[in-house]
Amino acid sequence: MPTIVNTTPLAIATSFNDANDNRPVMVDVNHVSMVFNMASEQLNSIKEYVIAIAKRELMFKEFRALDDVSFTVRKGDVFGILGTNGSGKSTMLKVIAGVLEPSEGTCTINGNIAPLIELGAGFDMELTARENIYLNGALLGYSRKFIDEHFDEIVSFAEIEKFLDMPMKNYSSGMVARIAFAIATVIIPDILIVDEVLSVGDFMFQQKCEQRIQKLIKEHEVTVLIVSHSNDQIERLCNKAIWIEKGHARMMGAASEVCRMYRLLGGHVGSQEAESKVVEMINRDISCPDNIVTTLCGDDRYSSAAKLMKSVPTKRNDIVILAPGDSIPSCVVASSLSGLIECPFLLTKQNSIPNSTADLLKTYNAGKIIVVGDVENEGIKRSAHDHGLKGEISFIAAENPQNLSAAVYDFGSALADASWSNTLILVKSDQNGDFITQLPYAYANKASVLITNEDGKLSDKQKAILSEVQNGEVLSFGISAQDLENELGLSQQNVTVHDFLDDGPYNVNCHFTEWQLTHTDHKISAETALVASVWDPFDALLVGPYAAHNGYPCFLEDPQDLDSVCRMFILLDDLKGAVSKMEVLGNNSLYTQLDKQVLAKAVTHAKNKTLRNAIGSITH
Ligand SMILES: Nc1ncnc2c1ncn2[C@@H]1O[C@H](COP(=O)(O)OP(=O)(O)OP(=O)(O)O)[C@@H](O)[C@H]1O
Repeated sequence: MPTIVNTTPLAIATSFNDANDNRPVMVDVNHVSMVFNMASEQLNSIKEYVIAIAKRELMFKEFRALDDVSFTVRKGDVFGILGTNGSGKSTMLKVIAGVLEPSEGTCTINGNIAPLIELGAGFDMELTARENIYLNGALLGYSRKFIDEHFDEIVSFAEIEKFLDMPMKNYSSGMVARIAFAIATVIIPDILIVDEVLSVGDFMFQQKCEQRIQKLIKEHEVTVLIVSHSNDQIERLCNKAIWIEKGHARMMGAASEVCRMYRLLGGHVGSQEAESKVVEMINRDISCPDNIVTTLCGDDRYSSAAKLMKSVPTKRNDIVILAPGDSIPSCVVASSLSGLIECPFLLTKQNSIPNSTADLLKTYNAGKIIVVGDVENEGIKRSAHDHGLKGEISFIAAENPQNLSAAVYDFGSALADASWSNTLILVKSDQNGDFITQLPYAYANKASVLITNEDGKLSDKQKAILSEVQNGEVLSFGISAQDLENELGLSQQNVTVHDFLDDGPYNVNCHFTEWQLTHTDHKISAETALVASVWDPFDALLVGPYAAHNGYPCFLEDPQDLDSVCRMFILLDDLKGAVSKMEVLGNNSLYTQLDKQVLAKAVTHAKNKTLRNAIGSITH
């Protein structure tokens, strides 16, 4: 799985065609690189440092904080600099402010600069705010007379009247930011540089600063450069922006367009090809109704589970299965057991039953609550009592997933009124994606799930379980059919093994979805597809009952991993436009509005493509 954030310029990057712009260039950054020499090992004291130098042991390695960055800022521009942490934004501003000399390239400035770069720089924290206003003003080149004349204005803007004679070391970072901003903007500079200072103050002060910046821009045509982590702030204030990633310029242009691309791709991982495809998809001229992609989740994983379970009718409600929502393997085997018994399954905390779970449990009024997990926890019993739940609580517990899955198998086998099908599912204990992928199938087919260790090894008990299967099938996630045959000789028991060994959880998910469509009686209707995340799978732990009941397939995707997003495009194409809607099992912060728009466009695009192909085949 890729872990590298792309740094190459985006194919759609525009170098802001300003050939017809006659406004004077105020900042000209021309092929600027900034190289820092960093000690290759960490030394904890000056003594260690001196010894290392004397012994010639200290090695330095070069670090390019900025690599060949060029742009121009014209008079009256409000220019935003975006990028993930450590991408070189502050370094860029320091080069522009003249604090750092670029290692390569040039930076030309036209006019005087008011730099608001490092919070507290230019202040002596032992001095009072009153003294610091004079000190900082002197550093910025203001005369004493000028400061005398503007003193009240600075104090009133910074709202520090009551604290003027207090040493600044007692000030909060927000108060320091206020004074710094007030002093820097008391004159009308040609160029104002603002680095994150706005994000330190409180909301009211941020608004006040923004208003002053707007005034400087409108009334005095001041040129402003702003670094901010807030996309919204850049979009609100700036007309132009650059996105710098790990020292490289990725995109430059109209602030709204750069912000949109940064929202879509900033900090995401994935191949360049995947990135281009996602950009191509979002830029397609496809109009989609709002409700193609919706989110299905509660306030937390427990209420998400309750919400999904509430919509699933179960055959019997006298038994309810619970599993701790922070132990995915426990939930996986608990889900298969609930499929076997055809009873509800809900999530609990390790020590207590959360309200959302308890509320639904009350409606079932179950006589028996079975908790599947790694320990028998008395806290659950106390909590059930506190919630006024009447059911008798029992535990299926084992210290590791291998033993727990075997214990759940044994429990299910001993039931008088239910029996496992002759399908067994094998999943490795650390594969969250595969866990989620198989949940609906295991639930719907009364398949028992055996969890191996991380290396795909089965315990002796698990081997004994497999040795008893006759005329059945094993769906193996991550362990090859050949390895299983070599170890267990399953073919002699007339057991067929289907293995799903693809590279990464998304390919496995695709392969398994396609296999279900063609090889099994478990009918899935792809009209609505569920989408779950591998990195935050907790809202999807109840996908088994929900997907099985509705016949929905469950796809895996991570909006932050662009290769997985592209895998979804392929899956939608493979399903030939059968998918009309998607329900995302995950909180809203994981899938942004833009991520959902990408999915909605992909769904519509696959539909349109199928339609076009169908029309094409009729007309030819
Ligand atoms: N004086 C320095 N010596 C060595 N490395 C430095 C120096 N200044 C910055 N860096 C490194 O250069 C990279 C870019 O830093 P910079 O502060 O410009 O990033 P940034 O985009 O402003 O980050 P953030 O969003 O976290 O404020 C970082 O990896 C940082 O550690």
